[in-house]
Amino acid sequence: MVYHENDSGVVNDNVKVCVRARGLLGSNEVGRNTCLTALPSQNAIMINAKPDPKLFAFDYVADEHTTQEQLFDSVARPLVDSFIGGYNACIFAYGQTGSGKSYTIMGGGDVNQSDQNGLIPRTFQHLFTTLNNNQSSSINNSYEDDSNDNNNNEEDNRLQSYKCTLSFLEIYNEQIMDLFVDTSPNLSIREDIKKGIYVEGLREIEITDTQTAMELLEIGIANRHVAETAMNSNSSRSHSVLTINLESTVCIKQTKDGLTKNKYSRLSLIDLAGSERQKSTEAAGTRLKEAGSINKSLSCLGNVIRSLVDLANGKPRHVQYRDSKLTFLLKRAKNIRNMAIVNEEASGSDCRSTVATVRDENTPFGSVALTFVGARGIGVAATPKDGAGTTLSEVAL
Ligand SMILES: Nc1ncnc2c1ncn2[C@@H]1O[C@H](COP(=O)(O)OP(=O)(O)OP(=O)(O)O)[C@@H](O)[C@H]1O
Repeated sequence: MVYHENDSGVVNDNVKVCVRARGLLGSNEVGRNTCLTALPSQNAIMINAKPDPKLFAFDYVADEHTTQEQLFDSVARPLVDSFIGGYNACIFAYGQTGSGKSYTIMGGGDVNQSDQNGLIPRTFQHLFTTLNNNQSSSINNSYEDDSNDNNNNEEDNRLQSYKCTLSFLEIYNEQIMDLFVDTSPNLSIREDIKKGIYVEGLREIEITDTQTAMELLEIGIANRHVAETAMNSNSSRSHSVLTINLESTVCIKQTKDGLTKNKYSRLSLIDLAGSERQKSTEAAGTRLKEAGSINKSLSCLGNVIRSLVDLANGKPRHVQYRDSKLTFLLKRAKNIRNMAIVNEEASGSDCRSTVATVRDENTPFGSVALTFVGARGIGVAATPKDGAGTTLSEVAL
């Protein structure tokens, strides 16, 4: 992902859509065929459609040979750096059930198998390595006398201190639950003129190192609703939203008593529950009710994205954020613009990220779409190489 930052701290081009296609899973998927070919070198996906295959371009395409580390380095690392620099950001994983969303966001197998770690553990690792290095180099280079003051008009931006907090919630059957609590009550979303959108009563735990963050992640994952379906033995039955809030104090003038400024930023990593066809998952009873909630909220998300895209294109639209908990929670700003601004105000009230993702459940089976959203950003998911204006959802499979 490439961020273009100009002198006034504005980042453009801040929505990226990436697709990861996994291979068939051995004995679990005997008799199934792949319906697409991932072409990482061209950042394209070829759908084996009849009569002619169709090629779709994305910002980044990963195939079954792409490692977890390569995926993080290519798509999430720049976003985490941007978050450390004071920008809000959001990463979604969207796709059909069993396509690899949780594998990509959380990781596979035991969390101690570090090569299998997904985006969240790698984000913790990179975040704390960077913050703690920046802070210690700042302390080691502290000003010993005022003779350095002759450069006091220059920006310094040394990290003096930071406060990082973590929250983790799930939306299960349209109820919001705190994943850090064993039996969470149903929490309410509130809207406040200063705080923006927030979840009342959600625990925010301060973290200063990767190990503590990983322990909390494990607690949260253990509390999440999962169940076996015909398409995934460990299927997420809820949307999970992990949010890291960062408040950093940086020195902006090269003087002993130099000026400081505070930056506030928020990074959300979201593992959406998979879209499902009842026939394929053989859902019944509780599973069927869950599937109904999942599909309904994903469809509301699609409607919100469509309205935001229309609005960005100058068409008057009412955005139905309140149609589902997921979209209401992700509502960030009324004035959506496709650019990002570093959050330096001390108020901390600017929740600027918004959402965008591939539009509906037609993401090809076996592929997961990740959407990366910077502050105030929205975007259209995919443009085919062979025709203008069509999104991935319009491909007939
Ligand atoms: N890139 C990959 N390489 C190897 N195995 C993978 C990959 N992606 C997914 N898998 C495996 O595929 C299975 C399904 O993946 P996962 O549970 O992440 O799907 P999901 O999209 O989160 O599904 P659901 O929406 O039902 O929760 C898991 O066993 C996972 O380990």
